[in-house]
Amino acid sequence: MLEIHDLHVEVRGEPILHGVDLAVPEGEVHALLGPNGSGKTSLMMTIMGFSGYKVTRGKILFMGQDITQASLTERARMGIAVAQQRPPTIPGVRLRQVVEYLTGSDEGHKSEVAALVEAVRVRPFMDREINAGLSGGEIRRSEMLQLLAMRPRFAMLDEIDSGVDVEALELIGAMANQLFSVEHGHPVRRRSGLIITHTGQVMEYVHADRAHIIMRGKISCTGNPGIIFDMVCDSGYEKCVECVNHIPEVHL
Ligand SMILES: Nc1ncnc2c1ncn2[C@@H]1O[C@H](COP(=O)(O)OP(=O)(O)OP(=O)(O)O)[C@@H](O)[C@H]1O
Repeated sequence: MLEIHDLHVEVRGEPILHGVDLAVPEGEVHALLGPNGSGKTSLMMTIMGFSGYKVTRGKILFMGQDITQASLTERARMGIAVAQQRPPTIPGVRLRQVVEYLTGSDEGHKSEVAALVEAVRVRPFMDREINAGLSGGEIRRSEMLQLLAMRPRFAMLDEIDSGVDVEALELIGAMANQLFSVEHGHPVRRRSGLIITHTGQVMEYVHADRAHIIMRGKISCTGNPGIIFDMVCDSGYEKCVECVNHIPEVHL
């Protein structure tokens, strides 16, 4: 579904990504782990097509189509979406308006989303301007609600586990599972996605099919999410630095 080949990206003239290769097949959810500043968010922003992320080499394919030069709007129309870590405040636009627009006229979907609004306790800020004065946990829930209303083909979740307590993480994890499920509570997924995480905590709540570690703007390791998560928990990313230095490509 998503294929990235030898992707090199510059931000404000600075090389940030140095030859990323990554593939997420249809129906799979992958986790992308890495230390602060390794390029996780930059990769996600580049896949989504945000301005300021200049591809200097390589390509991005989505559903077999080369989207390297496609606009953000074109990519969104193809079904790519993100839950951002620090989304902007949008003055004059209320969460309720966005959710109603995204839900469309499908009555079944509308009532599903209405039930979610109650379940994930976002009703108190449905009539506030998008992200205005929301806490970190509230922003995550607002972003996830918008994705659930949108039903994208490929969802990228950026650091949904950062700065949230255990209860909030459980709730956000449940929303992510619902996002990737065929139907509520069904274990088989239909949507693909990429879960970006610094700590890997979210992987205790959301099943990932594969995990990748990004170090210094390059994927250094790909494999079983459980093994990779345990390795990061036990040894930290410092061990990964050694691995990158001594064994350039490790596939578990
Ligand atoms: N707009 C920008 N201007 C200048 N440098 C940038 C910009 N965006 C990212 N960078 C730099 O690119 C590198 C990668 O940043 P990025 O945010 O992608 O890392 P990350 O892995 O998501 O980190 P974190 O876990 O801290 O969110 C960092 O050195 C960062 O300072």
